[in-house]
Amino acid sequence: MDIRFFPNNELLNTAAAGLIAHLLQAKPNAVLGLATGGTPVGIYEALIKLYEQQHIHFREAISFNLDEYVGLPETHDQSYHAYMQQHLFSQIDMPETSIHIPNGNAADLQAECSRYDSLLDKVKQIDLQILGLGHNGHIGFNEPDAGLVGGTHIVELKEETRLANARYFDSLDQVPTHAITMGIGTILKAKTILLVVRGADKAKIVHDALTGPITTENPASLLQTHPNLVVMLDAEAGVLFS
Ligand SMILES: N[C@@H]1[C@@H](O)[C@H](O)[C@@H](COP(=O)(O)O)O[C@@H]1O
Repeated sequence: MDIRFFPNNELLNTAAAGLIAHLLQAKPNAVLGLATGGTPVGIYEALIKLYEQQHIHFREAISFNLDEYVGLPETHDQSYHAYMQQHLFSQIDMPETSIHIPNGNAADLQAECSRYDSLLDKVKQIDLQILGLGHNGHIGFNEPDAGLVGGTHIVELKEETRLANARYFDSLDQVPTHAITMGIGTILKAKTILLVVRGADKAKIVHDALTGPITTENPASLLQTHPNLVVMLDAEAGVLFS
């Protein structure tokens, strides 16, 4: 495990974007596992700058997003489809056909999970999976539970997750109750995982996840088993490691 600490968000964003750029320069057809939430926004901004400066391109790259809400129209400004368009895809040259995001509006959600898994199977392995961290240790939308699921599945969101994400909606009752998420098995199969955590409110959960017992009650703790995990923490999130 390679844990890196950053005194400010700008340096973290530059380092994370640099890691992704380095991969794309070495392997232009890399498979990227992408995350949403507040955490990666600055990384995508830094990545777009590298693209605009022509250090990288996305013409041959492929992407798979971790998750999507169930029941939000893709056009809803809080859908992860809309998020990805806004923060990354509208500003780079990745072909639309190379972009994959689970469809939370599929008529048959189980069939959608199977469809997403077969697309993931086709690429065999994600080269670099970017992850944020939920306050309860969730990664993607893999919530703490007595057991975890390997493949793409439908999950009922925990109250604390809905409360945390309510800041993006007008009210709590507008936050979807369910999501479709890539499973822990797919995440752990990635060649490299980049976990990014910011803020004092996540200092304890990230410290527990990386130094405490490996337990499905803290899904991020399973990342301890990954052979190639890079963790980037800002000063506030990393405070318990010193
Ligand atoms: N499903 C997403 C996760 O992929 C994200 O990593 C996490 C943290 O979000 P944020 O970065 O906004 O704190 O919660 C969301 O619910």
